[in-house]
Amino acid sequence: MSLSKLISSLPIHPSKSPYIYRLMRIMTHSGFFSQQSVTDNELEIEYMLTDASRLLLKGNPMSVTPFVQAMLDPVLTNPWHQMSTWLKNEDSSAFEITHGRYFWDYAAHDPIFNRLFNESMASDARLVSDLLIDKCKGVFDGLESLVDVAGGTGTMAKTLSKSFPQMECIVFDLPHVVDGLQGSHNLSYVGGDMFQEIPQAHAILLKWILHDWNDEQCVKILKKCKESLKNKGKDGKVIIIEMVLDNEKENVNESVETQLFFDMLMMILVVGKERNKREWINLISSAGFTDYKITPILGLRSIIEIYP
Ligand SMILES: C[S@@+](CC[C@H](N)C(=O)[O-])C[C@H]1O[C@@H](n2cnc3c(N)ncnc32)[C@H](O)[C@@H]1O
Ligand SMILES: COc1cc(-c2oc3cc(O)cc(O)c3c(=O)c2O)cc(OC)c1O
Repeated sequence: MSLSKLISSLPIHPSKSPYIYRLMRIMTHSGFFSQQSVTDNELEIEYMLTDASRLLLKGNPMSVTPFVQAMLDPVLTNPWHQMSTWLKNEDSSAFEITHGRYFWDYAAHDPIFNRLFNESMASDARLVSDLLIDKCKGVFDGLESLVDVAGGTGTMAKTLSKSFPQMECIVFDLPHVVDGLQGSHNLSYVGGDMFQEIPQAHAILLKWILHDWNDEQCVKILKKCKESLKNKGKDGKVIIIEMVLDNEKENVNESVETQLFFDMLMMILVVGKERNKREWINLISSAGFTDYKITPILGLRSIIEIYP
């Protein structure tokens, strides 16, 4: 689309037209648009979508717009301004200083934020679930049942239940997240607290969960998972989908920077952290698991299978 057409399509005041070129210039520089032709007349410049901007299109089923909208919401951005206060006192997180409640309790009391955050996690899960199952079919093959612990509104479990119709899938999350959600013949929703009791299954999935919690809490969650495994032998397993930080100096690349930013998010919003391989092994053995297998997938993420 040419700049002149873009300006005439946007719901802006005519006095703001000159600013659109400047906005497009930075978004082209950062890879959200590409520019077709070089011309001296700004209004004739033609912009095209890139892979990054296609991910933000309204009609795209893989759109991650909900993720971006949630992450730019003041509920999530304001806590960053409390970092220096947090460093000077004993409060558990900058989020708690800002909002007076810890993250998951805040979501339970603010239905709008609850929906925004759950929808953002679901859009991230929609983007990766097919690819993940395609690349790692063997991880789930032959499992009779699986509980997606803290599985949100069930996007990952829905894809799993369709790809593996013989597998009984349970989405387990806090009541305010799963109340009223409809399952299917091999998918059901259970509300509860993972620190209390987790439904029994042959395998347990933990996707983007342990990074929200400190080591002591993670060991508690993992021990609860171990208790809930129907097979305590080599056939039972917990499947963790998370980052494994790579802090080797020679691996300093873009994806390490993103991983370190995620670590900051976990510091500001909750009481968690991103972990390197040694820290993962410590957690796994402290919770009484005897073996593990780490498979890197999709750049940032790894599958960590752990066995009782
Ligand atoms: C970062 S989200 C991940 C959601 C989902 N696994 C995914 O990858 O899209 C963390 C989830 O943990 C859930 N959660 C937090 N505390 C919990 C608890 N005590 N028991 C069960 N679920 C909990 C939240 O409601 C939220 O859905
Ligand atoms: C609290 O648990 C999670 C948060 C996120 C998360 O949060 C933010 C917050 C923010 O102010 C800006 C951001 O860009 C983001 C994120 O990109 C982001 O991912 C993610 C989680 O798991 C993937 C959480 O568990």
